[in-house]
Amino acid sequence: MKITEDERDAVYKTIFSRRDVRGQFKPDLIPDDVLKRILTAAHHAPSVGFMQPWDFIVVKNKATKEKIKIGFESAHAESAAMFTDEKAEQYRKLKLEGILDAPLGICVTCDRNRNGPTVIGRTINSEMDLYSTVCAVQNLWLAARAENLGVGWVSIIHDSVLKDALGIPEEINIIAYLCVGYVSHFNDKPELEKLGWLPRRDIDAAIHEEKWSPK
Ligand SMILES: Cc1cc2c(cc1C)N(C[C@H](O)[C@H](O)[C@H](O)COP(=O)(O)O)c1[nH]c(=O)[nH]c(=O)c1N2
Repeated sequence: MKITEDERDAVYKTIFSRRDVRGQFKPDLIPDDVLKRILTAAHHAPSVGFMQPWDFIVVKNKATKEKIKIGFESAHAESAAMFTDEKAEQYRKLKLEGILDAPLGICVTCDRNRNGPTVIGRTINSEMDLYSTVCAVQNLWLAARAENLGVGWVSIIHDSVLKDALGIPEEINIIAYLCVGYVSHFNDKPELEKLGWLPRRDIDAAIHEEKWSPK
């Protein structure tokens, strides 16, 4: 099957216009078929040894989200203390989650023991199942963008809070907590770029010929 030029352009448009969304969520509910499509896109990510180690916990309950939000607030305060000087001041002003604003939370987990201990491709590098699950997150993020849904990744939270709120067993790894919903708009640039936290690196600084070189 060949991808047409229009289809190719749609893929790049989706990639370049995907954003991490924190403050632009609308309360509109996500239809079940749309949710199923983005989860199915995530489920079709590549995975080491075709392990498919992920699970997706769909969170709609307000009380559950409130528990998670409290966990975020505490981790956020803890994090703020790690920055110094003007960065600390700037950090405190950032909006870094949309837990209660987004109609949906999706917790993406990784079962590292799925299909037994010996996995093709994970024999030498044991973290490959974790990376596979991140591939699923990215598929979800892009599929959501194609559905005009915003996604925000919240990592400023302790695993123990999510495990407790969502009944996740000790042996299961948490990879991501995502806030998902329709948005008022997508920013044209990352918020951290817009606010002058960091600039986007030049692509040519990221590409190396033959050998790694400091740039
Ligand atoms: C693993 C991981 C973890 C986080 C993020 C991303 C990723 C990949 N990002 C989003 C991050 O800030 C954002 O992707 C970059 O600033 C680039 O912006 P765009 O995603 O291009 O809009 C993020 N954003 C946020 O507001 N709170 C958070 O806790 C996190 N955590």
